[in-house]
Amino acid sequence: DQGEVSATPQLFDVEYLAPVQIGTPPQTLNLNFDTGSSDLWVFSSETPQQSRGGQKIFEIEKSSSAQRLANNTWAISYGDGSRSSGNVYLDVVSVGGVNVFNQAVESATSVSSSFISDAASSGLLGLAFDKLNTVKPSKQKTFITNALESLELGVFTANLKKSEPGNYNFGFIDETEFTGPLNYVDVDSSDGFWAFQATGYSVEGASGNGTGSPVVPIAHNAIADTGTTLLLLPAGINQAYYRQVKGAKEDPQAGGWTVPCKADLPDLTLHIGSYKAVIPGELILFAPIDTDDIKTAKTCFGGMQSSAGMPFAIYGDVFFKAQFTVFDVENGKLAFAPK
Ligand SMILES: Cc1cc(CN)n(C)n1
Repeated sequence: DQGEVSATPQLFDVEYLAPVQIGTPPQTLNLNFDTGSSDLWVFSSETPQQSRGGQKIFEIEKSSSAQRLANNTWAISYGDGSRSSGNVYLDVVSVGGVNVFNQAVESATSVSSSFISDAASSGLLGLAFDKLNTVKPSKQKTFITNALESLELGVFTANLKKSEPGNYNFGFIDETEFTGPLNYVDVDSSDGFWAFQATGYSVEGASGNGTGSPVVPIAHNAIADTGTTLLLLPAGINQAYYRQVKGAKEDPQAGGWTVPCKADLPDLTLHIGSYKAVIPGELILFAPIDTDDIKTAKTCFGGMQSSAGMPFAIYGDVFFKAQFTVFDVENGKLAFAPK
């Protein structure tokens, strides 16, 4: 079996939503596919009215195949401080035609404010390792773990794009979505994340004059996390990069590094083993912060920010817009390629 779903960016690419069918008859909800967590949770008929902000909900009572997983609950909190919790059901879940029966569908009875105000997202679909699932007392498996035996190839891939729909594929690698060979790297899943070692970085001249800085070996542990918007890297990499951008500044009031929206940003190359992952400078120009109109805005938030204080760097959507990524569940590997 294999399947493909579109991944549609929300405003300023803050998140990417993909359609998921749940229950009988199928109810389609748009969920945030998150390789940094392992719970599939949804706004549902159990979510209090006061906690809804227009999201499409999973109507449990309308699914003839939903079964309550008695005496089990879930509660999750994310790196951005958001959190949710609730009850657990088992039901059929399909993604791009890949069906999983008896998938744990976690129904939210409580959600924090950033979820309430995000009308487009009906919840998350976790794609990290089962160890991180929060259901108690019986930990549940992710959609990809449950789907694995039915997949042609034990992989899923991420192909996100700037300001236009990309896609997630399950069970196959579409060679037309990337160029050149795939560069495989080892994964350490012992903490439940898609964690890997990056070895350094270099900053190319903005004018592409090939006078890239030498590789600076700021090695760092990183996770591949499609649920995080930005590229969060060691402070030293941020300093070395933004010091090359006229008008860039680290502004605590803005919450991090800002750049003039008209800046010509240099490319950032992240060295992963022998692989050089190039992040084009334009992807490091992120949302305007002084107005909502990027054409007149003067100051923009940087697409790369510091991971200081975090246990690892976080390669989020900015990275996946530049690099086609294979999450090889079967072999516990990641693979990257330019596109
Ligand atoms: C809701 C959500 C998901 C993630 C990434 N795992 N964050 C940072 N916030």
